[in-house]
Amino acid sequence: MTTSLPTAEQLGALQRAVNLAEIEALGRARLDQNALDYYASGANDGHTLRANREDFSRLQLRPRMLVDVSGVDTRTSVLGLPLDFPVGIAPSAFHGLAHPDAELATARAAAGMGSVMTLSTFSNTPIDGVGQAAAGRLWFQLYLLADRELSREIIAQAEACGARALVFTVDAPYLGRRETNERRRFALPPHLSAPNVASRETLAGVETDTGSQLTNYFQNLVDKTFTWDDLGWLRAQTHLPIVLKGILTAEDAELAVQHGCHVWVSNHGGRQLDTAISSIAALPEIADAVAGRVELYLDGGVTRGTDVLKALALGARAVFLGRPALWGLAAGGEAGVRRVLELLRDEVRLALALSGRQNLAGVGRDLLRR
Ligand SMILES: Cc1cc2nc3c(=O)[nH]c(=O)nc-3n(C[C@H](O)[C@H](O)[C@H](O)COP(=O)(O)O)c2cc1C
Ligand SMILES: O=C(O)C(=O)c1ccccc1
Repeated sequence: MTTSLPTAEQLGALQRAVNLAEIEALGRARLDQNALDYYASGANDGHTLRANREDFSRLQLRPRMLVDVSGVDTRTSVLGLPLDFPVGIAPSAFHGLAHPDAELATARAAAGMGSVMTLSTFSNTPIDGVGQAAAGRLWFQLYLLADRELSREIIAQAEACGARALVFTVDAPYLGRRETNERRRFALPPHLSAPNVASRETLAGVETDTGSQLTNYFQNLVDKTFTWDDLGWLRAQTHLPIVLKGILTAEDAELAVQHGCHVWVSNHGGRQLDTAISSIAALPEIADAVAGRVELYLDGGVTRGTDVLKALALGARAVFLGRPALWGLAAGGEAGVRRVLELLRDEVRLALALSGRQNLAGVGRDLLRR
């Protein structure tokens, strides 16, 4: 039921959607309770989940007038990869809960739109297939596993399959407690697996007496001992640039730079430490600390072109979409993710023009009211 194909009528509604909120409604309507709980949930009371959005809307823009905006240009690049507009797909586990084409659909949409997809370690589709679908527009998200040998194999595979960066998630030594998942005992349906990590070890064997199957599964696999001192080990495993995903303070951003890593500001979509600072509120001190020495990205709560510009104004080079891509995938597979990206691209272009900026280089802190 969860992963049926969208009907012609549903695909029609997708094409008529005028914003990401409408696509969210379409996507939600196509998911069963299990998948919906997993995608939508935040940790505990959901304060950080909401703050990610609310803190964007609190920021006010200072548009300039009488600028020639006949040829607005939204292009940029991330780690040398050209992007048609400054938006990529954040890593999320288990795209198979949304659509039978799973990560392949997401990758095709990102590639077709001149964007970039970050593939989760916990994808339902093996890396090599996604690498082909992404046509070079692929980053790989790493959860470092307690099994270092398996981690090495995964990194080597990602590199061999064309990933252009290794996005190392640092905010999840344990999973945050998503209480709806606990209450309803989230479980991965039997037809789905996580082939990058667990083709050998099926989810079925995971103890589910306490907590959700997912939490136990994750907790058994991930390395909880890893510190800054171990980054040298990771550095030695790959030639790829390393991006640390989940940084929320200037102190950690400084350490990231000292360790030769790029910085991805994120609170994991409000799914980890509840009441942690929103991503957009964390960004300014991090941008000041980084001071242009490495690339800086942000995710969390981005649903509007104006959100994208606000993040860029505060120092991000590009932003990434978590749930919005999943809602698009649920609503219409590749076409749904494509529609999300198209709408956001067009919103970025219009917001840029109405702000009196011709290109992204013109977006600085003066775009925002202090
Ligand atoms: C259902 C779901 C699964 C996720 N899985 C992962 C993951 O496997 N690895 C990871 O680094 N982040 C994961 N994230 C976090 C996202 O990469 C991203 O930080 C977050 O969703 C951004 O917030 P947004 O959903 O408001 O756009 C996941 C998020 C969601 C909603
Ligand atoms: O749900 C998540 O946020 C997440 O990062 C994750 C990834 C893999 C397995 C379980 C949780």
